[in-house]
Amino acid sequence: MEPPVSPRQIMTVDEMKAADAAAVAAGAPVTTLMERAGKGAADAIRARWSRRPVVIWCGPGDNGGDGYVIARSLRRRGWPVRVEALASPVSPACRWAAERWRGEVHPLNPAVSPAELYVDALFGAGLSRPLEGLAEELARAAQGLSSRIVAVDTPSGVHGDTGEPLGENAFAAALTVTFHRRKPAHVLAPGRAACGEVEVIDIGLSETGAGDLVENDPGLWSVRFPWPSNDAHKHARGRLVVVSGEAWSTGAARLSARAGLRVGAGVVTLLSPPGALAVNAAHLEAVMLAPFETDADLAVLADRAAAAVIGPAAGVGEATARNLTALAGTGAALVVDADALTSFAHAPDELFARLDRDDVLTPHAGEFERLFPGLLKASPERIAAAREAARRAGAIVLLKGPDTVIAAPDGRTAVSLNGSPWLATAGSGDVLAGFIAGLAAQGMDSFDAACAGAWIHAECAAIHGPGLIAEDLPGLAPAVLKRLWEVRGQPLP
Ligand SMILES: NC(=O)C1=CN([C@@H]2O[C@H](COP(=O)(O)OP(=O)(O)OC[C@H]3O[C@@H](n4cnc5c(N)ncnc54)[C@H](OP(=O)(O)O)[C@@H]3O)[C@@H](O)[C@H]2O)[C@@H](O)CC1
Ligand SMILES: [K+]
Repeated sequence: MEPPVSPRQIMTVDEMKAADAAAVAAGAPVTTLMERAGKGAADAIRARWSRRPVVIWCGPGDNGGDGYVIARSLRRRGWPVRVEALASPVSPACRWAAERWRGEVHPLNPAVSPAELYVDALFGAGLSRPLEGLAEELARAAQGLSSRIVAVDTPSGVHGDTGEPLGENAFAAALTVTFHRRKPAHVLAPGRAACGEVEVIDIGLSETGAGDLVENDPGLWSVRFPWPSNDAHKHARGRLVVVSGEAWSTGAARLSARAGLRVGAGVVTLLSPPGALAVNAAHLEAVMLAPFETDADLAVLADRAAAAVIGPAAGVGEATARNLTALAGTGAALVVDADALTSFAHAPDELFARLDRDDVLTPHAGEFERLFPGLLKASPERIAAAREAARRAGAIVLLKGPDTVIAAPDGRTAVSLNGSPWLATAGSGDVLAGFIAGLAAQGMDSFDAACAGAWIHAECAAIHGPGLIAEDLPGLAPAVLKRLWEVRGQPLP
């Protein structure tokens, strides 16, 4: 039986327009879609707020049309509704919806009329120029009000494909209701913060397939999670090796190793320079330890490993570059992090030449800039940057951030929605590298492993909350794994 889960697509503005046009061509009138959109939005509002005075700001296009439907729907439920219009309706569907609103229509009050709740139905995700005139004045005046604003589709003035404000002033909301699928603005910073909570409303468009750009949640990878079989033994659950730094910088690699073990790798070995053996030995239990002196030793020790982590506090320089080269010659899937990334800052192409398509680079924005100079700045947003980076590297690129983007060279791309501010702490990236490598060691496809590792990592942080340090993260993984195990193949509750 097919489990009832599937990856959730993120649609660009153009893809959404095409889906919309296809629905209309197939016989669904725009007004029917608008009616569903507005009713769904009104239901989402009523599910969160009790009846109270509400002002609805309507624009001249179909976003405004949704506003008139919301107004009608809320008034029918007894809400005191005041409609304010930026301009007369321009689009036919907006005109249709405005005609069906039997109440008064007031001019937009840029000083913000008194109310307890506001609905921003001025412009949607397709807006292509900055807010101007009264809309811009209102956006400025409404700056402190976001906890009482519901945005329709996107907060007006935010670019649907980038999440960036189009001009100096844009709206922000406590709740954003959008239709059919999330758009990049709902998942990428800073748009995601401007949206507040996002609810996606089904307006009856036909299934558009998963596409290449999806939300990173268990629907994407849970059916391929590498759970142990009943007759599993430790060697069948995957061997992981992690390269330790010198004696004064060994903790980071131990965090990775512990994380790899926690996420299920059967045998995890820390490969340590001789000078760091004693300190590593003093801090390890289930993780094993083996010494290496040269890159040739490393290649032999990693020969039977399914995955390897190199980078956490490994030291920046020639030695780490040589060690990476040795590991790249084995069959192990590499997770390349931190110092191993920076060791190739002078010659990124040398790194890329050594990588396979199942290797994973895990840069934060600073490391990304070292390997792909100028790419982030030249890209419209982080999705495009990560995709181009994966293409250049010929490997999976996980660009860390509150909106972690994971891109594979074949175009598959996922954006994490569960990013947590508590992860902004030393060593948290080392644990992430270990989670990813631990999953890859068990045979999980590296893109799936990167997505699952990032998701589990963020869930661990959410469970712990304030006071989190990286040492806490591996110990929190069992609670997250247990939830995945209990609902394996089913959507998470
Ligand atoms: N997709 C779907 O399936 C469904 C979508 N629905 C809804 O449709 C919305 C998209 O509607 P939309 O395309 O009419 O765009 P929208 O944002 O309302 O505004 C366009 C108008 O604004 C004008 N304009 C632009 N910039 C301006 C500016 N700075 N200052 C002043 N004016 C400006 C622009 O003029 P132009 O740029 O052409 O000169 C044009 O007249 C979408 O967000 C969703 O809510 C649902 O109803 C049902 C199903
Ligand atoms: K809006």
